[in-house]
Amino acid sequence: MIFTCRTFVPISPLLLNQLLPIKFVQQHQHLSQAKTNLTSLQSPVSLLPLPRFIASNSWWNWNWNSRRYCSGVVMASVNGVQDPQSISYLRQQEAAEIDEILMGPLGFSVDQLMELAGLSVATAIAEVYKPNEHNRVLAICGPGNNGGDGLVAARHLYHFGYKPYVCYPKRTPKPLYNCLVTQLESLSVPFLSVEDLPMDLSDSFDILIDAVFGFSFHGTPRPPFDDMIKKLVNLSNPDLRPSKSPAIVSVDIPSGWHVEEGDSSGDGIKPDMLVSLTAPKLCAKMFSGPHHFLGGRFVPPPIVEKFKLQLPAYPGTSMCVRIGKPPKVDISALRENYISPELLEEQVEADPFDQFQKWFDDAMAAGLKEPNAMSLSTAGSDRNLSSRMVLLKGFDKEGFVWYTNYESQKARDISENPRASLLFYWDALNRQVRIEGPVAKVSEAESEQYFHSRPRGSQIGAIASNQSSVIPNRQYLHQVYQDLEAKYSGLVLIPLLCRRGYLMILSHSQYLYFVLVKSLTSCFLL
Ligand SMILES: NC(=O)C1=CN([C@@H]2O[C@H](COP(=O)(O)OP(=O)(O)OC[C@H]3O[C@@H](n4cnc5c(N)ncnc54)[C@H](O)[C@@H]3O)[C@@H](O)[C@H]2O)[C@H](O)CC1
Ligand SMILES: [K+]
Repeated sequence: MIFTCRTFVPISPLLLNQLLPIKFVQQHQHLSQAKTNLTSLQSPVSLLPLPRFIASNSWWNWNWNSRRYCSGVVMASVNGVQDPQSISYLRQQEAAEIDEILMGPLGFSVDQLMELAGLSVATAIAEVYKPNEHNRVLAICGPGNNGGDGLVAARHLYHFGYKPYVCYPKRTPKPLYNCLVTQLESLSVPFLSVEDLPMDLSDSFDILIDAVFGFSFHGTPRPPFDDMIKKLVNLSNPDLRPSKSPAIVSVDIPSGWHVEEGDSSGDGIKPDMLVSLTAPKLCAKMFSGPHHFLGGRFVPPPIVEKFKLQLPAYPGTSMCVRIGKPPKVDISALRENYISPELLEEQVEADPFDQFQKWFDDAMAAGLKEPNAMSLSTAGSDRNLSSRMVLLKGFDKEGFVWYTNYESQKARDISENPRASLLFYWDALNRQVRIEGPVAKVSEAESEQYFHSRPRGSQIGAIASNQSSVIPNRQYLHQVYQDLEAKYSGLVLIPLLCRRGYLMILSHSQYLYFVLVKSLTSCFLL
């Protein structure tokens, strides 16, 4: 077994040292779902011998024995601040103080913070519990701002496709709360009184949001919240818990828990999910459920510095971030309910290229990230298949074009066996397109034109990484990159050395398959 590292080169070397870990972390987060699915496969990593490094133009991966079995998905774990041991936990007094500073000198309004807090709760719920399986949500809202977060979360969940209900027995007579209630009423969200609540909540709801008390809770719960919390406690008692019970999601603090000491008696709520806001409170150290998230992506640097906060980085534009490892999943139990319209013959274009253009436009319009990303599969004369993701760089009625290094493994495969298979998968649209056919090189002029259209750093990076060759270490690539940058500093046009392009030519007797996932498969003969 060989553990290989592929380094992302095409960026300024000055930034390289800073950016590499960031890219690594981002990739780790981006692929967290994929990693989750593969957790059971990760143990062999520890058995691997010392790593060897193989040059490539992106990503980290490992090889098993042969160069042909690669994956960019399974990789070394990243122990960042997502690690529950290394993040900050707040005392009750600190949480209140942060609130005061945010809403005093830092110029936030409570409405703003509550909106962001409630949105974080809703997005965290949506990350774990899909609306087609967990649709009926009851938000149990208390008299303070924690209750307000629950009202906001209910509204966002409505827009995410859930069916929210609200139980809000002690309404706070302030404009902010009145408006939140009005907004929910305008969506026809039912408000249930305590008396309306069924004895056993498990039959009527799939998710229970515990937004009763937050960080200002003291003592023991007073009526009517004592009984409501008891209902939640009963549901989280493994002996009393019915087989299909709703997921309990606590906002900021499991209600009834001591803000710092947690559930010291052991008789409190045992939520399945805790969404800490701003920073986890000390009691969160006792949370042992499967899903701990942090929300409230609004903490400005003065707060971070004053309270010496160590907080996890939020991925991309997300409003929430998971703390700790996701629970192990049973891969065989992972399934989606695909809802796709039928793909009927009369709805498709007569020309498959026009159909491809139509679907590609749909993927663009849906805002999918890199809709031109495609899996490229090749096999050399040894008939061993290999696949990797590359980017489509153009298509017309002649075929589909991509670029690669002529020294790469895929290029070697194509030189031995000039055929390939392309696969586009547009997840959010439940669509995929398969294209199979012969491959030829594009002209040198076309390759050159594309090469020089790339950012200068990418051009140098492409030359620096002698793809699929073994390199001594990561520093080697940094050095090569720097040397090339110095070498070409006076040149306007960097010479194209080995990176060229391919065209998959599609002619009569080739197939383009337009596939709706879990629906009828349709194919078109050219
Ligand atoms: N900066 C942030 O992180 C933000 C957090 N938000 C949320 O606000 C709560 C804290 O809100 P606060 O209004 O201060 O307190 P509570 O919601 O915990 O409720 C206070 C409320 O409850 C009553 N109460 C206290 N103890 C008891 C008891 N034993 N029995 C009955 N009633 C009790 C008290 O009288 C008050 O009426 C925080 O956790 C976040 O969820 C903001 O939304 C945004 C900024
Ligand atoms: K709560």
